[in-house]
Amino acid sequence: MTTGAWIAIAAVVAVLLVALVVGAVLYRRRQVSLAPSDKTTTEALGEAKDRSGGYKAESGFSFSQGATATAPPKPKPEPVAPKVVVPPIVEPKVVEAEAEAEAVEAEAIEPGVVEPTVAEPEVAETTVVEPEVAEPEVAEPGVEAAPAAPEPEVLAPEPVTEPAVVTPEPAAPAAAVIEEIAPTAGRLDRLRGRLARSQSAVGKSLLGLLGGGDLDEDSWEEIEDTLLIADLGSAVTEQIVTKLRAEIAGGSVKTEPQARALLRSVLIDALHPEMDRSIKALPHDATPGVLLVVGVNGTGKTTSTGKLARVLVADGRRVLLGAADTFRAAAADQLQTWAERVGAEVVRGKEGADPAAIAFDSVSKGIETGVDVVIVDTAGRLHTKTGLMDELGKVKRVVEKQAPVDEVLLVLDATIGQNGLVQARVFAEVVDITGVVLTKLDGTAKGGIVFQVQHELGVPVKLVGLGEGADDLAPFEPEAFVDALLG
Ligand SMILES: Nc1nc2c(ncn2[C@@H]2O[C@H](COP(=O)(O)OP(=O)(O)OP(=O)(O)O)[C@@H](O)[C@H]2O)c(=O)[nH]1
Repeated sequence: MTTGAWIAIAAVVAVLLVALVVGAVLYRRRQVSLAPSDKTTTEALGEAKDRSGGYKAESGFSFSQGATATAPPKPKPEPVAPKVVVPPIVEPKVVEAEAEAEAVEAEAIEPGVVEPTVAEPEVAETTVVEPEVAEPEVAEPGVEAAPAAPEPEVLAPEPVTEPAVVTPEPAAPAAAVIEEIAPTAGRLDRLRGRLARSQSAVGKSLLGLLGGGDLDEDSWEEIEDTLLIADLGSAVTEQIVTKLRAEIAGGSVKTEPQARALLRSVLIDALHPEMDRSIKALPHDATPGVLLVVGVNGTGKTTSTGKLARVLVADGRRVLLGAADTFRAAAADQLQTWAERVGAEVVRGKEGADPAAIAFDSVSKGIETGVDVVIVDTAGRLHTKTGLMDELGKVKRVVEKQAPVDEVLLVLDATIGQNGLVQARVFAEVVDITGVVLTKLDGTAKGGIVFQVQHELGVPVKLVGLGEGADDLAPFEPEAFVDALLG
């Protein structure tokens, strides 16, 4: 055959090949387009997700309304997140007077055991119309100066604690300082690497032991020790080991991937994925969602409050922060800075002011200005349990005179392991904790405290702190946590 003929044959073969490939591609494309893929469906669902209405987003934050409310969530005003218009500074003094009165009234009731019986006759005799409260220059045109009339509620307490002050919102030009907030969806995915770095040693060692063939008593002991060292606590460790032993004895695990799958499912189960981890932060009909943030100072309370405010603002919510941690003046400054960075309001007082008064003022200001959520950062001195009980109990009582407390978040520092649990127990005895924020999980391999805290308190870990950055707060998801653990 001539060269020309060979070339012709090669050309025909090439054309045939191209036609075959094109045909196959077209055929496959047509197949995909006929049946919408799972991915498409998921994306569509993602689009349709209401980012404020109590969704259960994968790796996103979930907000819901407190149980006390019956009405559906208030439709969001305008979802322009950071451009929150901070209301003008209004009559701080009179509001305070009320707050102080309330606070003192609550105080007068009795330290430990509460009974907010209002207007006891003797209270009325505190006729002194609060001296420094009646500062004439501050008296606002619209609001009457403190009435001389013997109105029991307004009668000022003598030991007037520092007045709460609604912070001057950043002056108009300073509004530009408001920061960009990192997207809240997929937060945990972005922080997963950080979580894995700190936690994966535990998982690796467990997988090594489980996947290593026959397990003798020594191996089981090692598994137990690994879990205990990672701070899972004896009760949860026993529960996990018992389940693992039963499954392995049943002969269902023959390969390493099977061992991994078993470990994964047992660990996830132990984290109670069924618990409601949504943050009860959505407003009620007439009142904002109210969250109290409690915990020992230094655990990351203020930082977590600020981070949570950012998430809410990014979700289109109007937020007010109450700086009721008056133990350290810097704590209020710190909170104010967080608020200014996202354009939230702050109500604060001077160092040593009565935390309950600030909490009261925060909520009343929040109601007055129609914010969606008020987050009160409380003081957490663990001086004595009675002292703490008095302080937090009073804060809660005083707030509840105006709006239900939807969420009490306990902030725990993961790096302090068992001590965190001791703190958790004390706080749980003092207030009804509804959720835990576990901070500094990026700095410890002892993330096992998550298991223990949930087991002991019976409340879910809802949020985790994974760094000092403003957006290093993520929702806690058992599956993602265990995946990070197993590397
Ligand atoms: N690595 C890391 N550091 C954190 C995390 N959360 C908070 N911190 C740091 O922990 C320190 C204490 O945080 P604060 O928010 O001031 O703690 P606090 O409980 O409010 O304590 P006071 O300010 O004394 O009231 C700060 O340096 C924070 O940056 C976290 O998730 N990871």
